[in-house]
Amino acid sequence: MALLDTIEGPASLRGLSDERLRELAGEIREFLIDRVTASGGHLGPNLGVVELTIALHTVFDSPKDRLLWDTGHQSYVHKLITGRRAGFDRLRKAGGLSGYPSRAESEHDLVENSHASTALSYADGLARADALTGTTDRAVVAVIGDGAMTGGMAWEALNNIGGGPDRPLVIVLNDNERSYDPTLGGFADHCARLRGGDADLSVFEQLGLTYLGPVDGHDIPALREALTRARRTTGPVIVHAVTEKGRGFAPTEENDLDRGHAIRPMDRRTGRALSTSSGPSFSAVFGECVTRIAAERPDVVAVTAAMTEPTGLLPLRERFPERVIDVGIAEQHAVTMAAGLSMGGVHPVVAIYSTFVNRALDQLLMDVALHRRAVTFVLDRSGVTGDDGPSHNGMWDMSVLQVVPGLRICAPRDGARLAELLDEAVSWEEGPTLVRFPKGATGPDIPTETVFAGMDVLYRQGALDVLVVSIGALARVALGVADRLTDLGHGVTVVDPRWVSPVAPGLCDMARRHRLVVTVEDNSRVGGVGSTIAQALRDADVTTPLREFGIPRRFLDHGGRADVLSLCGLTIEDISMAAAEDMAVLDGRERDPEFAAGLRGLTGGASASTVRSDTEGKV
Ligand SMILES: Cc1ncc(C[n+]2csc(CCOP(=O)(O)OP(=O)(O)O)c2C)c(N)n1
Ligand SMILES: CC(=O)[C@@H](O)[C@H](O)COP(=O)(O)O
Ligand SMILES: [Mg+2]
Repeated sequence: MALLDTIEGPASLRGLSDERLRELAGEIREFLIDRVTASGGHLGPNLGVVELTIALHTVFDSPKDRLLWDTGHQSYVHKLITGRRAGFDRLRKAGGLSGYPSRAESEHDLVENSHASTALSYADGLARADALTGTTDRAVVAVIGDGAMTGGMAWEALNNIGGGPDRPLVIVLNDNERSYDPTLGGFADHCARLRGGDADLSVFEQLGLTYLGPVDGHDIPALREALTRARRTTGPVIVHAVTEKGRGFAPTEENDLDRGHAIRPMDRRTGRALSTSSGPSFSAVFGECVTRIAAERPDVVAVTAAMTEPTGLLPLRERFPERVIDVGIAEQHAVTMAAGLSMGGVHPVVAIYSTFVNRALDQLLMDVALHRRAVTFVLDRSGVTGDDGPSHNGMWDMSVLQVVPGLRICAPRDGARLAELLDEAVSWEEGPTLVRFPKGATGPDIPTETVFAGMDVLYRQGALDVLVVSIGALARVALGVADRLTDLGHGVTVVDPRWVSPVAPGLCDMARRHRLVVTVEDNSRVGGVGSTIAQALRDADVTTPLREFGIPRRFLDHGGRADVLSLCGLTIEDISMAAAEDMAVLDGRERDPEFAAGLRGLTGGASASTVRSDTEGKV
């Protein structure tokens, strides 16, 4: 029987010799390589923390001792040790194991948000709470990567942890020298000096923490010794563990781009991705376009928060290395620094995942918009991303950012529109602009039938009954809805306004001429483009009823993108069903069950009213 099969919880590790623990590490590595190459996921980060996680679970007593994983993408080994081996068959699939710590899964998981650099603040709060309640019999341990340590929050926490009265708190710095790319900046340089043994004093000691290390993060006895010393220290202590991202699997060890940070399913023998090639991604099209623009305009530079490759900026960096600025995991700094660049005569293109721009709302509002700086924001992974769960869906950007005065927002529906709109965005010098698009392939371009008041009309059939306002990437769904409604005998117009905020002036006029307006967006319904259009119609005294379709105000569990969209009711069937019901009411027919059943037959949909409610909680 494999040793791993006998591990049912951290208690199963007790009494195992160092030799047996090493054997277990080998089995865990083999297990991870086997499962994660098949499912996709964060292979490299987890291969790097196998010994570290085993050592932590032998020295500390989780869940009594509080173990926190910063970002959480490196928690697979922790999951294996805490009895979740079987779940790896459905890693990141709907209803299966989450790719991050999850309180619903285990009492060993305390936090699950997966936005970086938060663990030290949680840990400081837990340690303070223990001090305030007189709890002295448990430890608080936070594991944080060298990349996550580049985030401002981590330093705000350190300032508090080191400066106050001695409260026991163990920080493990998992230093693998990489975020995706090699970690850059003064802190990375300091870590290099510490690793080389030529730093007289660690910056941590100067902040009031005890520094232990550097320790070989793959040597279980050495790790156990350092962690045991840390546990016995009365005040805050940092253990500097040096690890190798992607260790033990040739394709991740040899991947100089990111050491297999977040892999797609791959053939484990060859290391080649099991291709599901469906054409270029939005990120790739953006990368190509921004490189072209930069070649034409020497004032254009790109800014990334430690995500050069995933945001599509590699081609630009290859061509103009000095014109891609990687600031580390520091979205707030990225945004205000971009304002400074713009004040200095440069046009910055700040490429961030939608979910991470939440961090920098204040900077965008006050430092960029109030100063009317011409900064272009490019939000990748907008809308439903799916696999990474609740924290990674880019479903709030338009709700949060439509409030910013002077910010112009566009949502390209395909690759051709992305190219056009990025050009327009970068040419606008009066203030900030924002281009948002989803994860994945652009798909074939969706042609424009005609242009009306600067908006793309994508479909026009019959009488002026239903106006479908299609926002960004859901254009294909909007066109499917148009087909269904046409089949039901309604006249339909589908319009893509391209620039969604502020509301296009011609839209109110168009809405006035129709009997029903339907808006379709992959953003939260609350405060989304639909609700802004509703407000604009009211302000313009347009009485045409409007129905908004968007993501309900819930945290969405992980799962495939199509499944999650379907749970949100963002399908052709559900939208056409609801619109047809509304048209029936407008036609004077009552909402009787027989009529609704007949409609369901025609549209193929579930009852839309069951999937659109906006209640708190998870789908
Ligand atoms: C606020 C925020 N920005 C960006 C990311 C995307 N991201 C996830 S992991 C990662 C690199 C993390 O590096 P590190 O903490 O050193 O962990 P490693 O993967 O090297 O173990 C980045 C940039 C994030 N999760 N949160
Ligand atoms: C942990 C984290 O935030 C990233 O690694 C993220 O999981 C990457 O997502 P994509 O795979 O969509 O680039
Ligand atoms: Mg790292």
